[in-house]
Amino acid sequence: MLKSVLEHPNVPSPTGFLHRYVHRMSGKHSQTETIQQTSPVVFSETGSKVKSSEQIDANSTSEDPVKLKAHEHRLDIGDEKSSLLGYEVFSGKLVLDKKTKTSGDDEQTGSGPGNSDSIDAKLTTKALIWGSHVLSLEDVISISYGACFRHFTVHAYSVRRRSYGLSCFMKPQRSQKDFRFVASSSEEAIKWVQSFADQQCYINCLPHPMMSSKKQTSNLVVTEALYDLPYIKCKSPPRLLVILNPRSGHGRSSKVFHNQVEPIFKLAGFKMEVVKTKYAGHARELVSTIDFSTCPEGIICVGGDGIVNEVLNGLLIRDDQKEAISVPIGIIPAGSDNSLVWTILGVRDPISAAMTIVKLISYIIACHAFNVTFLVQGGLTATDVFAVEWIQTGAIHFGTTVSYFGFLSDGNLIFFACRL
Ligand SMILES: Nc1ncnc2c1ncn2[C@@H]1O[C@H](COP(=O)(O)OP(=O)(O)OP(=O)(O)O)[C@@H](O)[C@H]1O
Repeated sequence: MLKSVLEHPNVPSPTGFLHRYVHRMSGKHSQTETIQQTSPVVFSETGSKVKSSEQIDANSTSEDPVKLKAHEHRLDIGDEKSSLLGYEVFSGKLVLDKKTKTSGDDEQTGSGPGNSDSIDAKLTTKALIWGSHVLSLEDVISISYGACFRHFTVHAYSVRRRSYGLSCFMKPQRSQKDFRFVASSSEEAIKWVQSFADQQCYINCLPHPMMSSKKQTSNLVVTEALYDLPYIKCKSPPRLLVILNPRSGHGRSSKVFHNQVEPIFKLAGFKMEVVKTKYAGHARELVSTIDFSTCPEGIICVGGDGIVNEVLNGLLIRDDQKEAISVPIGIIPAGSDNSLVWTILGVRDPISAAMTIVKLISYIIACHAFNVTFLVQGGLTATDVFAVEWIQTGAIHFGTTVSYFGFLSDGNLIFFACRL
């Protein structure tokens, strides 16, 4: 019955889906362009600058055609390589520290892993590469760095490799992995950490643990000075409102959020206000009056399609509707029906959705079209919204996918469908 209604010729064609798809694709392109534009400097293995492709082009015009051909060939290979691993932004020697916990003592005494353990490593615009390992920056949540130390920790959620053949049909599973690296000096460690910050990775700058053991009075000034670390410029912690429907997914949504999603958001430095809805309509009410300055980076919905719809309606009934629709909405699928998140985000599992949000918070830009802005893979997407007005009451209900109104008549369920 449902299928036949949707396929009925009087039901509007699903242009909205195509529209969203086009936006998603264009978002991906714009992000790629941004990354390439912000990385114009190319460093060699030794850290010295090498010629950019434009420079090579300019110099080669005066050379003979054979040499010119060789240059062209080299450029092609370079471009191919850079599209796979990105442009190199920093390189040096690192030691992968397999110890899970260390005190600050090795830093003070100069002991710790010997030079024989060090390996060539480089950070590119797309990955951290050491030895034969490649860690995609897409999988990196943040970096923890203890002030003045030689070590830093890369927090990642990598896709677990499956050894058997049918892996392409299975849901990708991500798990947390921390990589603790030791640089050759604290100055070099700072350069590594700053390079990660330049690639939009969040940096957790931890105060020096030696300081916390000192007296409170003297501690304050020194710790603050170290905590601010003037030489590491990184983005400030994003502030978000999380609206969680505790009834979603047959009551499993709180567990999903606290066990799987919250640790990722915390690692990414998110400052969150988590509101658990108390009744149907609570999220709508809350969003219709919320002060956006308390959650400038957006609103995250945890639950199913119903809670997203409430947030959407809360935004659209506001007097400042124009400002309201530019507030990005993130979705964590934790309901029994998560069709919207699959349609616009392209992921189904909460961890992948959380990772996407973490990555995108870095690229948030204001969007002032008459569309609602969703956080999707590769950028923001503007999504069409429809409105259904109830003639008797004048109430307006907004939706993004489909709205049904039905009644039972002689045992048949009759639907009126409104669909983008
Ligand atoms: N605290 C609450 N108690 C009861 N209902 C709520 C509460 N918070 C939100 N709701 C309502 O629950 C409805 C369903 O929520 P949601 O879509 O997030 O979860 P779901 O598991 O996919 O739900 P369902 O399978 O029942 O559609 C929403 O339309 C919302 O209005």
